[in-house]
Amino acid sequence: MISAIILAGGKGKRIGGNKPFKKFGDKYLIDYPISILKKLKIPYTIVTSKNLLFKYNNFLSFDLIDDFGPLAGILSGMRTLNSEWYLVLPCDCPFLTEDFINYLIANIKFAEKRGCKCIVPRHRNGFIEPLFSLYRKDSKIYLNKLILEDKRKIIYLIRELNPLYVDAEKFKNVFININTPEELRDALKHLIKK
Ligand SMILES: Nc1nc2c(ncn2[C@@H]2O[C@H](COP(=O)(O)OP(=O)(O)OP(=O)(O)O)[C@@H](O)[C@H]2O)c(=O)[nH]1
Ligand SMILES: [Mg+2]
Repeated sequence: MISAIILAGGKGKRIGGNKPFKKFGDKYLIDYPISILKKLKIPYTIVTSKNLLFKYNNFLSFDLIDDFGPLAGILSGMRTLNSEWYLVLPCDCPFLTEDFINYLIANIKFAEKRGCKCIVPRHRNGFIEPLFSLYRKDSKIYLNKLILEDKRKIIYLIRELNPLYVDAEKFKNVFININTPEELRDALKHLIKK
């Protein structure tokens, strides 16, 4: 019923390119979400615009449009895997946990009952985490529409989906993602402490 879409495209300009394959501890960044998904037996696809290292290529989908950003990546992933709900994740989430994913999944029944087509963590300050969220398969219609209109912000999608917001506060570290070499260094300190 659930599949995952790991977004691994984009330029990664701030970190100097090739973000999924930045070394983090003894693995690549992208290995972290992959290992959690494997443990939970959730099928996944990795979406990007070019070939990755050989061992990852079985799971690859390509961006329908180059450099459009996450919305095109999500739609590409939804076209690759058939599922009721899709877990969208970034490639740079080394502190992702099984508990967090199970928490999102536990909200599906309630979301279905209320006609919510996405489940999005929200922090106390109102900040939301759309790249750590669940999207129902009928999001595809809205994704197609937004892409045709060249509307790239993910908030446009969320507004169409009658979102169910869930509590992000108890999972704070899960949302640590890495945009710059400094953030990579800081996150490594955190990994060592763990
Ligand atoms: N498939 C796909 N993924 C993307 C695209 N743009 C960003 N992503 C992914 O979305 C997540 C969040 O993007 P950012 O952290 O801003 O990454 P980025 O855009 O490559 O980085 P900057 O160039 O520094 O802004 C990361 O996992 C990226 O790999 C895209 O066009 N296609
Ligand atoms: Mg970006």
